[in-house]
Amino acid sequence: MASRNPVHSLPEKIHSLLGLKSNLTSSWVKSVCNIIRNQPSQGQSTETHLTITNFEINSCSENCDDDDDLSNAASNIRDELAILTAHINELNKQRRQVLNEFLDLKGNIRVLCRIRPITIGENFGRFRPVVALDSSNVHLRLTDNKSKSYSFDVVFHPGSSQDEVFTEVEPVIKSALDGYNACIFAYGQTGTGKTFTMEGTPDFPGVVPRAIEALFKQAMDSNHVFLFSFSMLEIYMGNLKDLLIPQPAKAMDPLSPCLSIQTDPKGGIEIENLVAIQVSDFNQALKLYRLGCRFRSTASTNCNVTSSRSHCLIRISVTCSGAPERRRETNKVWFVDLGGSERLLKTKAWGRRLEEGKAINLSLSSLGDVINALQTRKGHVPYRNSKLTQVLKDSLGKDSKTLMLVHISPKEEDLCETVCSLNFATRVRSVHLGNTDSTEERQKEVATIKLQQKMKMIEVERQDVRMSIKKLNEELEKLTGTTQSSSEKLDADNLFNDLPQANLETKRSKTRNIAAAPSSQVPRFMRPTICSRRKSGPEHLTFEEKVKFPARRRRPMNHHAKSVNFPVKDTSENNSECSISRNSCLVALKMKRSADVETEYSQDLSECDIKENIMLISGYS
Ligand SMILES: Nc1ncnc2c1ncn2[C@@H]1O[C@H](COP(=O)(O)OP(=O)(O)OP(=O)(O)O)[C@@H](O)[C@H]1O
Repeated sequence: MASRNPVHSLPEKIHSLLGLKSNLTSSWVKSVCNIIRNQPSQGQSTETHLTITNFEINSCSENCDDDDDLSNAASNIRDELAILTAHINELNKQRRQVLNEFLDLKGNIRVLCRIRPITIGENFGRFRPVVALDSSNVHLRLTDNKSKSYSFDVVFHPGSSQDEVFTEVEPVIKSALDGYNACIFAYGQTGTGKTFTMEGTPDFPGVVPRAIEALFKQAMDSNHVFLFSFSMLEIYMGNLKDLLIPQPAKAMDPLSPCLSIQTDPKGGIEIENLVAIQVSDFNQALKLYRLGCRFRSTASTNCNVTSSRSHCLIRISVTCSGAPERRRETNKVWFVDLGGSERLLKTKAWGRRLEEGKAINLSLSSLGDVINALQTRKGHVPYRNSKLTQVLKDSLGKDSKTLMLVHISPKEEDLCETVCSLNFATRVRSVHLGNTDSTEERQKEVATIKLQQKMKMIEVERQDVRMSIKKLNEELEKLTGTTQSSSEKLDADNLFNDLPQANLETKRSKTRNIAAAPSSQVPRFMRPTICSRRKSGPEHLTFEEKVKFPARRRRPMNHHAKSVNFPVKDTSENNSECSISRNSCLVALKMKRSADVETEYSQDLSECDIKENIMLISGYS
């Protein structure tokens, strides 16, 4: 629009615009100053024009300088952040390498031994037959003048705490996040404390709850987003039973179907129809674990009032896409509370209890054979001899981390069983104390200590770098008044290690973001199908899809419809499609992809919800 007074209008306009400079960038202000400077005087005295422009330029350059300082400071911080992020990634890599070297040195199969304390009212017997010599040797007094010693990776004396036990388990959990299959199992005579070690009590939580918590915590600590799914089953008298599905309460109720084991072309093991529930935080996983524990088969025997009559297996599947440094995209961690080995003469079991005991002993001996074949590198490994070894096949081999916790009783009357258990554990470890005093063993020990020290140093440095990244991110936020880019933010998220709850919240929002992200930004397998979008409502469909699939009149929401939204079976290794196809009489459910599952699971699930949904899925509604 033409100006009525061209002489005054331009500086005035520019002046008024400069008044808005808080919203303008420094480069914009600079170029405006240049325009003013180059503006030819039109009938105005040169002096006046210069006064105006000089005023503008001066005030402008002051502001420009401020803005320049700000943007310089911000870009310096960004540069520093980039360097620190690269450094922390390098430290993560080093940590992984050291951990692997450490575990390799210790052997892919590590054996720890725990001695149960004497409980009130119990006696050791004539003499104290079991003595923990030091942190890796157990001494057995067989008779007055005969004794035997055994050596293990670690020996826990009767006073050892649950915390001490978990410290030794933790490296395996770290490996699980690096994509390795892992298997942690408790072995031993009935009543020696396997369930106490694995499950623990509310006051003294055991390995499983601690490990799950550590998995979630360490996942927070990483730059990647992990998906976890939880399954629980028991092997009872040679049959696999899903522990997340309530067992029939009455004798007349139909038996829940037994699960079958499938091997995929790559040798991976999958259990057909096993319920796998995606969990997005520790509390959800814990609820499911407690639920599963309630359905375990236990009974009172001569040796233990709450004796486990089966092998209980907990599986956590870990999926992380876009992390090539991980061993595999989806891996699993097994926690196994084995049934107690028992001398049937001693337990005086008969009928069903006798059969249970026999089944447990048989599969334990198969497990021993498998581990022995693995240790001696025999060509044929007899996995097929029991359901237990079939299930654990891909988590017991050379490419996985195995930890066995052998439990023994301190009592004289249990000496026979103690010798059996220690012999079995020694067979697993393939090292007997008599042969271990070699230079090679000592060198190994020194190397292990060095690696542990290196690991500590890396951890300390990681903490320092993380703190620096956090501070820089805060400064940057103050300077720019905006939040950081996603990669910087991920690093900042790592810093809340000491605040588990805050961590979980952050993680939840991370996973929610994935679900909420536009389809093109998430991997293909995580995007919802047309079908799932239709189920979520017409607003989730594209225009073409709405035309192609016009809205149908829906039946009122009943329980079965509700159960469609429940994330369940993970039928494929890459987690791409979750479905349930139990058998024809049950609700046939199809689909639900990870993204949908995440959204639904970010809601708080009550135990009732879980139970109800599982019942619906399994047809017990
Ligand atoms: N380290 C320990 N500290 C305190 N109590 C323990 C410890 N180990 C075991 N116990 C107690 O001993 C009893 C038997 O333990 P638990 O049921 O864990 O044995 P188990 O090996 O799992 O037996 P089973 O094979 O028959 O199931 C329990 O009452 C348990 O609380």
